[in-house]
Amino acid sequence: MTSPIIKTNNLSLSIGKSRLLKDVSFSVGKGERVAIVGANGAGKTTLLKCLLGLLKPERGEMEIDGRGMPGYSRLELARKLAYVPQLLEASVPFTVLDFVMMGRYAHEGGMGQGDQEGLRIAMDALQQIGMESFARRTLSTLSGGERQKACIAAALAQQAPVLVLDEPSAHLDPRQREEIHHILCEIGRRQGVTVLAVTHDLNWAAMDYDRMLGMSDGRVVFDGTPAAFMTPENLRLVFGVDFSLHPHPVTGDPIVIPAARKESV
Ligand SMILES: Nc1ncnc2c1ncn2[C@@H]1O[C@H](COP(=O)(O)OP(=O)(O)OP(=O)(O)O)[C@@H](O)[C@H]1O
Repeated sequence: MTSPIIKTNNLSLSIGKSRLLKDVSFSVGKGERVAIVGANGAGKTTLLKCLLGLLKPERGEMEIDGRGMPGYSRLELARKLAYVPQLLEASVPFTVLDFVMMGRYAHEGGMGQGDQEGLRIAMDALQQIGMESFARRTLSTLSGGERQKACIAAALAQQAPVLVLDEPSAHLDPRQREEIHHILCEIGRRQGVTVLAVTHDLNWAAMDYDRMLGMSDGRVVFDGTPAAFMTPENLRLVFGVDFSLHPHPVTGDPIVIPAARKESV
């Protein structure tokens, strides 16, 4: 691994009587693409919220780019981590360009209604994801996939070294899903941006990411390469159910397919 840009040590968090995170320790190297996978309620979003400073762990340490948290102001943190939420509300009354310009707030302050340089960076970000022709459209007129891409553009305009994404392809059809995964993979590869994404798309994660973190019941129960992760034992450990794995017809890498129902065997 390259030198870590994110590092946690024994993070624990409880809310009320629920223990949401239990001694979570992991690192993400600069330029790495890491997928966090796990069943619903495993603690994936909670972990992201801790990294983003939205939740405060009761125990443990976190470092972003070599500096401990807390200790970052909100703007300083936004210059390190750009966050793409699961799905942006359609009713936000802005044009796509206005919205992407807001991604510049960490650099320009206020609402990011910035100078020519800010405008150039926002247009560049839209171009990178093939959305420049949408610049003047109102966000509420976009499809779910287009809105998701606008969110990624806003995060790119933030020019942070790390993209943190919470299920970037949730709610998308297979074509849009493929496109979003491809864009993220290319951004990581071409620009050296570190990508940390929660996803339920196991096959894409195994194909596009360098490493997988498997979470179950608030713990990291697997941390390793996709090749090491994709075994029936690990899938059962993380998801508690049986999957079938078969070689991809072109690459030969294992891909997950649903196990056959008993009545159809
Ligand atoms: N504010 C809260 N108070 C109490 N419990 C909470 C709170 N926030 C989250 N939880 C619980 O913590 C657990 C982990 O939630 P989290 O959203 O991190 O799961 P997740 O792995 O992201 O799940 P999903 O895949 O469904 O998005 C869940 O059981 C959830 O109900």
